[in-house]
Amino acid sequence: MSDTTGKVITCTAAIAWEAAKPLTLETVEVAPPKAHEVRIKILYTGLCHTDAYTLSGQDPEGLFPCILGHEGGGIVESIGEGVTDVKVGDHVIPLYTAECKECVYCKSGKSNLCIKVRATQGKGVMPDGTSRFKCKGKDIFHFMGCSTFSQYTVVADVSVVTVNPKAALEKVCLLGCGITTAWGAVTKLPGVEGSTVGVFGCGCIGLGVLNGAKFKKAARIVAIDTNPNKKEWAVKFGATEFVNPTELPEGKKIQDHLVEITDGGFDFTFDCTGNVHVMRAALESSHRGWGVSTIIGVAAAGQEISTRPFQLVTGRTWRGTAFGGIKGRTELPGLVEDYLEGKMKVDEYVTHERGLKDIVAGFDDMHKGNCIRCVVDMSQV
Ligand SMILES: NC(=O)C1=CN([C@@H]2O[C@H](COP(=O)(O)OP(=O)(O)OC[C@H]3O[C@@H](n4cnc5c(N)ncnc54)[C@H](OP(=O)(O)O)[C@@H]3O)[C@@H](O)[C@H]2O)C=CC1
Ligand SMILES: N[C@@H](CCC(=O)N[C@@H](CSC=O)C(=O)NCC(=O)O)C(=O)O
Ligand SMILES: [Zn+2]
Ligand SMILES: [Zn+2]
Repeated sequence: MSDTTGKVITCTAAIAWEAAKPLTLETVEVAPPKAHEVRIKILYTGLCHTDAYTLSGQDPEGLFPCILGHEGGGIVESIGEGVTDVKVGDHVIPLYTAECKECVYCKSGKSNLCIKVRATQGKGVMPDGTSRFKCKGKDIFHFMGCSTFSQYTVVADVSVVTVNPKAALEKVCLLGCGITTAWGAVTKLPGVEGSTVGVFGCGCIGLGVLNGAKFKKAARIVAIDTNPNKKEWAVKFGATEFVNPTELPEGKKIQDHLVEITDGGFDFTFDCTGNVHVMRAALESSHRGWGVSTIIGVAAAGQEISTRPFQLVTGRTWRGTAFGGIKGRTELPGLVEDYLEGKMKVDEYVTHERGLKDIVAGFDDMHKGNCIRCVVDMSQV
């Protein structure tokens, strides 16, 4: 038991007061965890494009004021009644995709989209319908069930997993979203060994897919990105070729080019951009008869995908994935072991490091072509 157990903790958090305004550092009060809740001292958090997306006001589920952040690593400070799977002092990763192990999704064996806390999570509150955060006397909304941009946060017990303390939290915090999403999206697909894979977009997500495809021994792995500087990154993470769509002859569609160079299309393609036109190109460059195209990117509110239905009639499959299909409490500890055993890259994604006091600059970093992931040290205020 720590000496803060059962007490309100006063600490610093980055608050999103309203859409499209920079985060501001504030003193917040974090209430103790209620039954089946866990209070975590967040040590590090990655910045994900989805945080920026919600801050922009484009996310239909965006609520303000809130504490964003969902790619964190920390240590359990205290637990509420009935919590059995984590204990004080554990190194943990909050999970924006919960795993209750009891709901119809968890029991289906077909999906990681646990439903237990999803409705309240989307409303920015804990499962009992209230917030654990207060600032200037106002309740502050939670975000994605994680709110890792606070030095202390409270999450549901189904939304957190203990990981091996040998893994540096300043690195494996990134397994809270980007890397895990990408890795799961490709490694969970049957048939990748010996196949051809096309990856659109070489940010953290695309690089993770490239790395996973290489791990699964895909035969040909083509990275597609409009930023020429991404070629070197793509090759480092496993691409066997790089194609820059801006270098094609005028009027030539990227999907037509890719179908030509792959003799009919890829076995597997992945959208890692969030651009609906790229999603279409990814589908249409998958192979007639059996190509499987996976959407990972998050498109802005109001955007829709389109293609000729004939593309599907002729045997292509269009699918998507959240958190890479990974069941966090069951599978994330194993991914941390894979990292420790050198099977999966993690350190290599960290291009920028900032203190919490500079989190706004970290958001600026994210929009630069040379940033794969920025990790924020929550102790630096
Ligand atoms: N489904 C899920 O569970 C998750 C989804 N996401 C989403 O995944 C997406 C990707 O994230 P992340 O990797 O961090 O993003 P990045 O912005 O870092 O990477 C995207 C890459 O795609 C490039 N790009 C832009 N336009 C094109 C184009 N027309 N053709 C090919 N490449 C292009 C970008 O180049 P440039 O930099 O020059 O623009 C950049 O290199 C985001 O939408 C994010 O919200 C993230 C986590 C989980
Ligand atoms: N809230 C948005 C959609 C945002 C979204 O698609 N989130 C992804 C994770 S992106 C991580 O960085 C996701 O897992 N979605 C599934 C879910 O249940 O949230 C909207 O309402 O459109
Ligand atoms: Zn994310
Ligand atoms: Zn469940």
